Amino acid sequence: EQPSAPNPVAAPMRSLPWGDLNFLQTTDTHGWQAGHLQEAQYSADWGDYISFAERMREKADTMGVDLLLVDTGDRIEGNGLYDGSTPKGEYFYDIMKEQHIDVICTGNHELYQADAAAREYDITVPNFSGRYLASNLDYINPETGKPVPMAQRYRKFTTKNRGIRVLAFGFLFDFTGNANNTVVQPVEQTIKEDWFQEAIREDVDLFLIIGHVTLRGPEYKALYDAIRGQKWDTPIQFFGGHSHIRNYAKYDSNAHGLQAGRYMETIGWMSIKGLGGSKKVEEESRELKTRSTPTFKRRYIDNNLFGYHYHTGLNDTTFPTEHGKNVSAMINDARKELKLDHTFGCAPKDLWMSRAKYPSSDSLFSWLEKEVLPVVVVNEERKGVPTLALANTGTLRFDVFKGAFTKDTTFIISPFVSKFLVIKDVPYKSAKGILDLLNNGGPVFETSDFHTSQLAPPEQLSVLEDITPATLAQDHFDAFKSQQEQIPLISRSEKDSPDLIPGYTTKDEGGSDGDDTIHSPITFYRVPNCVQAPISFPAEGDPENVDLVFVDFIQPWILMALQFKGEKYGKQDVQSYTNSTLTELLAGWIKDNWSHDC
Ligand SMILES: O=c1ccn([C@@H]2O[C@H](COP(=O)(O)O)[C@@H](O)[C@H]2O)c(=O)[nH]1
Ligand SMILES: [Zn+2]
Ligand SMILES: [Zn+2]
Repeated sequence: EQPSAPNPVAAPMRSLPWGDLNFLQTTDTHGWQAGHLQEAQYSADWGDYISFAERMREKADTMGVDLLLVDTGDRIEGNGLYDGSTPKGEYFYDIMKEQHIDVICTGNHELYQADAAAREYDITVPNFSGRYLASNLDYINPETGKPVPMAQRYRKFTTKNRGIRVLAFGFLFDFTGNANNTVVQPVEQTIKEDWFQEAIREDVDLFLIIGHVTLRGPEYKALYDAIRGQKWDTPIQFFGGHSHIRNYAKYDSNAHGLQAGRYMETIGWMSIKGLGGSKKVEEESRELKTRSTPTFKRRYIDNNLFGYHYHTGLNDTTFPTEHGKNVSAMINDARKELKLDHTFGCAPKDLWMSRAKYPSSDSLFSWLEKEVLPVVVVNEERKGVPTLALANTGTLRFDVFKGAFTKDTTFIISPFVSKFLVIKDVPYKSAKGILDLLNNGGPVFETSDFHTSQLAPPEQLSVLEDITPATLAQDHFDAFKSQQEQIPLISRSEKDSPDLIPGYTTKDEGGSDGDDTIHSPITFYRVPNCVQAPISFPAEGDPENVDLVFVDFIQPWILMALQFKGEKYGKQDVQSYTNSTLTELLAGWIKDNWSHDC
């Protein structure tokens, strides 16, 4: 039997404000289409979301307004439903395509691995044909070796009910860590291209910019400036992603942006009232013409059935559609086929990414550093050699909950195919300072220095540009934390709001009324970029040299840090250390150490 999340419980709600044009947004779902099986408030699955969208479309039709769905990428990597098969995504793509998404684009995760990028081009783009947009992304045709657009650059369409003329684009941030079968053109370059400049001169009622781009990043600034340079007051709706937060931006009174969190926890809701459109009824048109600017409103919907029922005014019997139910069944079947509930062991307690202090006994990263790395970082040929093992905290993607640790859990916390690499016999006097450099910034890790520093060899710069220390780990945390109240858990649960369920308490440029469900806040703590475990160190004194072992993803920073320390190591000095991926090593550790039944 499938373990299922407890039923979502009643909570104080805010309703959804409707406009002429309304949107539902998903972003950074990272394979969580089965919903959260251990967290009731995020327990709706992709089938439930399909029912929700279908019921909301019915509502929109009844009201004579429009509803569009958007998805802004990072659909893959992060959950057994995608990562648990070989090749990856065996069931995932068929499930994903069942939702009718009107505008969809690519995230960086679709591009890290060449095989994933190929599947995106061969499967997802045709699945969403005409609706998949790739304004700054090319795919290298494997037969000709030549770049072709990943998908069409933009889309112009008129909405069904209101006749609103929409010009839509789909962007990816200026990502440089992609596999070599794709080419990402920096947004700042794309906006200079003739096709883009011609497109933004079109007479439309709304520019719709979706992207795997943070709302306040330089890419959307450039796009905003470019459009406003041509059209000073045409409404613009941005949808963003990538930093995994709920967020809202007001660029001007006619240009707003929404970002709908991560991992199927959040469905974004956006409504615009007062947009031009050819099918308005006479009276409304008169009323709307007197309104100086459209009004934009947003909500962050907690992804659960309680909320879906509340927002549709339906119930257990009337809410689900046949289509939605079938997709939920597809998900359950896929999970069974993939054996995602197969249990490797039992986690003795919760381990938190940022809900516990680091270092502490409840920190996931303390567990990685103190318990896991010293055991799994092993190479028979280098047995007994003093070793420093480093991993970026971003390599672990989610908390571990007390209880069954399943095949699914391994991919939820560690989805990447990363392996450990080594630079042998590095002088300890240099190696011992690497962690501090990675965590504390300093000259080599300041963003501006990545582009100009004499320290960085040119061939590495292109790799490093995207992966600044911000994206290495802290950007998601900083952005998230800045929106959340910092009240210790104890005072929240015992004093301030005893009846509320802990959850998102978002503060954004729209204020603090964005969440559809009123929660009590959760406390978050800062975590470092990287953690490190010393292994086989002498009982007394420092070793002369150490093997510097690290997760492959952070190779560029390791080399940079070594250069900063005055060491002349390059790519040629890096060798393979483990044959297994970190995910496989973690699964092995769980079997060996937590193998008891729950
Ligand atoms: O192989 C990998 C790939 C990524 N990471 C980490 O993920 C973030 C990017 O994740 P988003 O979902 O796009 O925000 C990257 O900065 C790394 O921290 C990794 O560790 N290994
Ligand atoms: Zn993401
Ligand atoms: Zn991303």
